[in-house]
Amino acid sequence: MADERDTDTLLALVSSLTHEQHSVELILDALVQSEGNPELASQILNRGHIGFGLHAAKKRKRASNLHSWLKGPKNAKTDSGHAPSTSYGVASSSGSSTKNVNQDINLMTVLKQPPSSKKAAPRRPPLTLSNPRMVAEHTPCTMHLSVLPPGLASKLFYSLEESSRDWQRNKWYLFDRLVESPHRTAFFVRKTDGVSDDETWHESAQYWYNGRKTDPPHVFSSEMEEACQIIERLVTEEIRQRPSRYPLEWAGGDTGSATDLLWRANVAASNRYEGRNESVGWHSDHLTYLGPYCTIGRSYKFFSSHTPSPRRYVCVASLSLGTYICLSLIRASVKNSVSGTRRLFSLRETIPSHEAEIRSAQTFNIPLPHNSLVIMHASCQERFKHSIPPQSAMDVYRPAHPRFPGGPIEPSNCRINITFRFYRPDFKPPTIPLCKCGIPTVLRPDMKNRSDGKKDKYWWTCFAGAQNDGKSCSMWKLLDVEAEGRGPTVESVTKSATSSTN
Ligand SMILES: O=C(O)CCC(=O)C(=O)O
Ligand SMILES: [Fe+2]
Repeated sequence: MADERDTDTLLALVSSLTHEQHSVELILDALVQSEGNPELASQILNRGHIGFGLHAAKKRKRASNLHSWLKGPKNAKTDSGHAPSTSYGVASSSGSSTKNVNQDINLMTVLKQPPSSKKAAPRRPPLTLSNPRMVAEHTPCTMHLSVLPPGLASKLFYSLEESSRDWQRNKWYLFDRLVESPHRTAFFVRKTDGVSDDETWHESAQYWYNGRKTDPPHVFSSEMEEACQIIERLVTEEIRQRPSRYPLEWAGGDTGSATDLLWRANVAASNRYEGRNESVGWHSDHLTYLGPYCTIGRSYKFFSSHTPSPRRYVCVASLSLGTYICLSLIRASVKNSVSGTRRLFSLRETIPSHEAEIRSAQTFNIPLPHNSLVIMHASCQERFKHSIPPQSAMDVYRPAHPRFPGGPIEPSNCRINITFRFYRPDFKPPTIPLCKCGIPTVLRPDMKNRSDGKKDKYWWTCFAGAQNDGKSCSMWKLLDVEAEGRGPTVESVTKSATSSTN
């Protein structure tokens, strides 16, 4: 459920147009040199003419476009510090077939932050969060190992590995070109909506992805259902230990009992990655059907004396099966955007000035073995971006069990990821505003890292451009939870509980 206009889109597009395989850095160099024009970038790479002569650099006009944003100010000095936090979380990629290419200026020089009158926050090398304690310390995620019984994990891997061979690659328009995701994807719905026992809820639902109606979703298999129930219990236990909630979080689905599940899943998106180069670029998951989770900073203790009974939570739980890979996370910031309307080239983390003294820019890498789960808690989608970068090396996965009793163990270079999600009943597809193109909009957080918990904004924006030959109506509409009849939110429930006790 990535924002398909993120960096990987351009990389995939340029890659598809070049005769040879090039490293990420070289493709980005070419994109910078071509001022973001993928066709020109591919020609530069095909001709082997990449490089920034000073003369050429001087000649280029500075404008409010991709190039000027990436290039930064004329006089920016080379940063000779640490390995950079690139979009792919790896400082350099090996196996490039372009060793002879002249690289006058390293891309990382180009990506340097604009100078600031304030002292710049130091950049730190990527940090590997190698155990659950470190993950919880540095990110709004928790990591859990060996979550399913081993037999069930193997069974689920085998069944999805087989069915995923036919899954589609998402396709969307970038400028006027149709591009394809560097992985295969499928969407699943559960029999019920996770709130009531209504089994018809998804029949009426219209699922849209990248501005188009998707094929009818698959229904959870029995293995998926079994895994989902285990994961719901695990997420509930985890949530009980962190009851702080944000004002804009959903507070519906009154469980009626303190022992009931605090999180249910009703849909799942699954990806298949084959080999070490299949990937997902930097993105935050669309909030269109998940709704906003948080305001940044101050959080409310929801289990207070004013709380009538526990309500459900919304988060994303991501199960990994098969080959071992790294998930990368980086803090999002509005300064990563080009012009504020498109999230292209989110390559670097910009530390908000009010936080500059307390932290530094950093990519976090979380190694995810077979049968591990990452829970992205409330605020993760608003404050962080995540990606599965191409891996510099990959071990073949050797399942613990054979596919069939008595059969051989079949090594695999495939990874299957299942993100279990809760689509909120107050954000059902028929309630999503349409843009002027007549296509359901997409909900995006403002990502300004504001911290007073009140100013956070979410926007309904046109998403037709991804499917409509790259043309969109550029609609923007502020989400107004109350006026749109959505909720209840933690804030509204807390308010009414407080007023009824006064
Ligand atoms: O494969 C993964 O672990 C992450 C996939 C992802 O971020 C997504 O589907 O939105
Ligand atoms: Fe994602």
